Amino acid sequence: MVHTEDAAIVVDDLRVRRGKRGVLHGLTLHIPRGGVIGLLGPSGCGKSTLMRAIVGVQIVQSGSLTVLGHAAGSPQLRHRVGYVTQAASVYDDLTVRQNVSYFRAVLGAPRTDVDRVIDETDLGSHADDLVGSLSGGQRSRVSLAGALLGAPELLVLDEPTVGLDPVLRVELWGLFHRLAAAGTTLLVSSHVMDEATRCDRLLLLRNGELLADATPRGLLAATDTNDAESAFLTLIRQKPARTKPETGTDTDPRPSAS
Ligand SMILES: Nc1ncnc2c1ncn2[C@@H]1O[C@H](COP(=O)(O)OP(=O)(O)OP(=O)(O)O)[C@@H](O)[C@H]1O
Repeated sequence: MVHTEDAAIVVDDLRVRRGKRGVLHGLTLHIPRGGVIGLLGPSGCGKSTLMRAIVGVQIVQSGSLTVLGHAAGSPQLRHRVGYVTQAASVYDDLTVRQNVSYFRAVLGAPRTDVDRVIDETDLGSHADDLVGSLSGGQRSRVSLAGALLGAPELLVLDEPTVGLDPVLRVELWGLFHRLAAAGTTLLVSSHVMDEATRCDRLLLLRNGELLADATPRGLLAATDTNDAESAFLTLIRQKPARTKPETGTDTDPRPSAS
């Protein structure tokens, strides 16, 4: 029985194909509200595909996705879910402030949000710079600033720390935890395993299947390891890969760590 009340995200037996390839093979998971949830796994395992399905921009083959009590992609979720893709969604020929102001107007968010999100993403000193003149990390923070407008209850962030230097990475994780402390649920993907320890909860994906749904501490204890990378390798050894990844006929994979 899947409970959708009070959950941020409920995924039930989700199957997704992209082109001729089966990408998600009967994924089932339940993410309560609040906290920073890390979605980790190797490149190509289906993290972005799952995120796209959660925000309602991915055609799904079967299964259900409930987000904040509504079917994923419902109009009711438009202002309640923020999404940042891996590629920054910004206008290079506008300044940081002009980009953020434009997205604010489209969303109908309060005018005071512009300064707030520029400040939260530490872009104040670049507010009047053209986005095309910024570094990759700064451009992706402009995208993040746009997603923070209107203070959405759920933030879905696809590899937000990629290309950032260690100082900015730590600052960004600080921001994620401040948002979580204020009640936001953040789903943050990464293929950098050492970011796992910064999350309140971890979802480990491999080949479109859930290998683990655990707290970092629970994961290390269940696998008797000291770091997320070793834990991941241990889980892979415990649970062999699917032999026919294209068919999508396997039964529901259950988490192997709690
Ligand atoms: N537009 C597309 N058309 C067809 N197949 C796709 C498309 N985009 C992704 N795929 C395939 O879907 C699978 C999952 O890709 P996805 O981008 O979800 O992985 P990921 O875990 O987010 O990877 P990364 O960490 O490299 O971003 C991969 O095998 C990929 O080749």
